[in-house]
Amino acid sequence: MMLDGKNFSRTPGRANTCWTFLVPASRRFLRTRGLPVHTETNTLPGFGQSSGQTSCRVVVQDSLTLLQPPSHLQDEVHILTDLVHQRVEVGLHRQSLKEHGLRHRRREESERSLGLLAQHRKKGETIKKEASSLVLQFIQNTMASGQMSRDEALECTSCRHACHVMLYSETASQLFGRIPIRYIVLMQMRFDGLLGFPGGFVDPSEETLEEGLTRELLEELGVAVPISTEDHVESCFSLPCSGKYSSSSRLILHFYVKKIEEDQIREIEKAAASTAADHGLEVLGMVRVPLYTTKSGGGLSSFLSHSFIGVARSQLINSLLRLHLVSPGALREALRGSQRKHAESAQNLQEVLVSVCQHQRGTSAEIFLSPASQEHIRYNRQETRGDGRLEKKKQTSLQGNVALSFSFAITCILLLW
Ligand SMILES: O=c1[nH]cnc2c1ncn2[C@H]1C[C@H](O)[C@@H](COP(=O)(O)OP(=O)(O)O)O1
Repeated sequence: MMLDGKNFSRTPGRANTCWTFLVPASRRFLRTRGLPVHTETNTLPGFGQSSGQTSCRVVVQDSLTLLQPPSHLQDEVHILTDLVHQRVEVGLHRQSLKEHGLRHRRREESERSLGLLAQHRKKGETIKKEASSLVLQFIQNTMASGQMSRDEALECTSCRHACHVMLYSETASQLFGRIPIRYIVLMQMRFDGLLGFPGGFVDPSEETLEEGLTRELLEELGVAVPISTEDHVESCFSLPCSGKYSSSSRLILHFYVKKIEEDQIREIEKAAASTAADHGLEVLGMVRVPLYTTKSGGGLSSFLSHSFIGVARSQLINSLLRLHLVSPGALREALRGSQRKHAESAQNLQEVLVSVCQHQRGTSAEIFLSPASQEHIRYNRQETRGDGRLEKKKQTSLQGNVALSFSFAITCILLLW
């Protein structure tokens, strides 16, 4: 995304300014993401934390009607963001910052707006950075991750496709004979140490998405659980880690949910650990998601604090909400607990790594340490290495001196001779 500082502006003279990002998008782009021709967000959460600005919203509008922005936006300067084909460019819509400021000054005949304008210009850089990351976040969360239908997804022949499924069942079991487990939700520990759903890449030119997913399930679970189009929940673009889109790397993720019987879950778990081709290779083991919360706050919150592949955590959370497997309140609490646990485990990791590095100085583990700890270790190592070098230097110079004296003595004897 490019946000041009020169063109970055806001409406001056307002105490409670709202930055508006006008995002033109093609009708098809909006339709495939289930967005109406004109979508307006409320204030983006988190905006203004570093710049002190009050609010920021994103208006997504069909590019055909873009030249006539909605009347309630007429007075504002907008950031024009081009999202068509996943490309984001920003330019100035309508007036330049200066023109806008002057117009505003004439209208209000106030020095105040000029003062504010200067102030805003100064803040421009911070705002630019903050806003660009927020708009990108917005795009990732609400547009790029916005749904498209299965058929529309398949229209993208240059895209790669991957399908995953959440298998779940009801259960009457109780943990410790008193905590109702209610549902069994299956996930897996992947070869890369991340949690994810069973599934994988599918080539729609060779098989249907569902056939491909069933094939993947046979490999990973040892059971060819039949998946149908009725189990399809959503298809969406996956954002590469870099946050940048490129047509060649576009991946569409298709997500399915299927309710099965508890007996089938048990059968899958057995097969996954015995007959599945991928067991111990691409799949390290099946795991059940704890949906309850224990007295000490364990359960779902601890589970959610683990590391997940791609959007698997959101897929899990959205499914739990949509299927009413966990109440929104309980989920919110679990996520808050999860964030706390995340911070605690980061601290714990730091401590463990420090102790490991103290035992094995010079191991690569130190790269994960905080800059302070890294500095400490580097310092110690340099000292050790430095002493060694000094010793060697001393030895070398001693040897040199002996050799020099010896050759001097020989020369003198020869001369005397
Ligand atoms: O559970 C998942 N949810 C969303 N995306 C996922 C999940 N698991 C993997 N992925 C992503 C990661 C990759 O970009 C693709 C395909 O990965 P994978 O399942 O590992 O594919 P193969 O088994 O190697 O075919 O989906």
